[in-house]
Amino acid sequence: MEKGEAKSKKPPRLCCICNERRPVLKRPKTLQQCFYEVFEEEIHQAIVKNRLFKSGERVAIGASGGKDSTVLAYVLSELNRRHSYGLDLFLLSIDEGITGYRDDSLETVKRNELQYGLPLQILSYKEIFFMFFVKALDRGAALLKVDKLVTGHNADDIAETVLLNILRGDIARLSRCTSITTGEDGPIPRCKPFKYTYEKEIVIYPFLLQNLSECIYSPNAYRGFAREFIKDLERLRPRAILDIIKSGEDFRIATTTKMPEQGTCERCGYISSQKWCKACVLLDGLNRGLPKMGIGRARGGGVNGVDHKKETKAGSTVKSLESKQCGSLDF
Ligand SMILES: Nc1ncnc2c1ncn2[C@@H]1O[C@H](COP(=O)(O)OP(=O)(O)OP(=O)(O)O)[C@@H](O)[C@H]1O
Repeated sequence: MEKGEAKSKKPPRLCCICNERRPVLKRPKTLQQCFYEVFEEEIHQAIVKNRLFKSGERVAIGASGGKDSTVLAYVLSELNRRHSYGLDLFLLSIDEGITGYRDDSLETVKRNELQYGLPLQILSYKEIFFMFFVKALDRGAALLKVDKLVTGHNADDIAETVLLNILRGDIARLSRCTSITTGEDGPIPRCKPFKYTYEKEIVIYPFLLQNLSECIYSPNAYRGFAREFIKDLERLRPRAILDIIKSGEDFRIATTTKMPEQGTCERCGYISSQKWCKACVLLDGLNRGLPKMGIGRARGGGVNGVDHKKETKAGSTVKSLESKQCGSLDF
């Protein structure tokens, strides 16, 4: 038999799960598989194994109109139906009022409302009266009396955050950032059903990539660097993303390490590790005509642009307003 003949007779490789169909793609986690089924099943397993929800819960899906939360809304509503989770799901969108970005993505969210049959609530910053997105989402969820909030943070996002927290030496956040559910002791727990889901698989997953907008204000230089680094690592070793999450999960923090105490903001009563929460610091700055207050480090050695010894208008001494820069958000 000729060499070329033997080659052409080689049977095509079949999916390693069903062993019947041709594989859709080669995945980083395993070899070739029936992608759609496996993708959804893995998310279902993450939900079940981590007991993310209880039947009857009212769950808000943080819907930005971007790829992650669009896929999350679709997959979660499918799984809720298929596996009878008994969840009362709805889409929650925060409109930051960014012309050309948020109005475009709100159109996507409005389409999702119709396509997936999920009710939509849009809250604007004005309604919530806070300029700080992460808290706007939490507070919006509280306003709508939900039991849980789910977001589309994926494995790549979490690996980036692990790396950033290591680079910053932020042990407190490092120990929290790998949890699939956070804020269980607060008013509204947050869940990340895509914790183990690769970003590139979310992109491949169907029904998306139409009219998705990239936030013009999202680039954060330091996080962007971590993102690029992770993508390079992934090219060399696809498992690197999950390995970084595992390292973050398995970190043991020395008992001698002093952790910041989680308290409540003296001004608004919201969770805060400082005397005033970041939103109140920003709001106070705006009211006093100091819009940069609360953002980064001030030149004069004060933190957040606040001279620690000075009295605020509200009359209280702002001694402990030290907090991280804007980019260092928990999720
Ligand atoms: N304006 C918003 N309203 C409601 N939820 C939001 C909003 N922006 C972000 N989120 C939630 O926070 C998650 C992470 O948001 P981030 O801005 O990091 O965007 P992302 O990783 O590109 O995700 P996406 O593709 O869903 O926009 C989103 O998946 C979504 O669940």
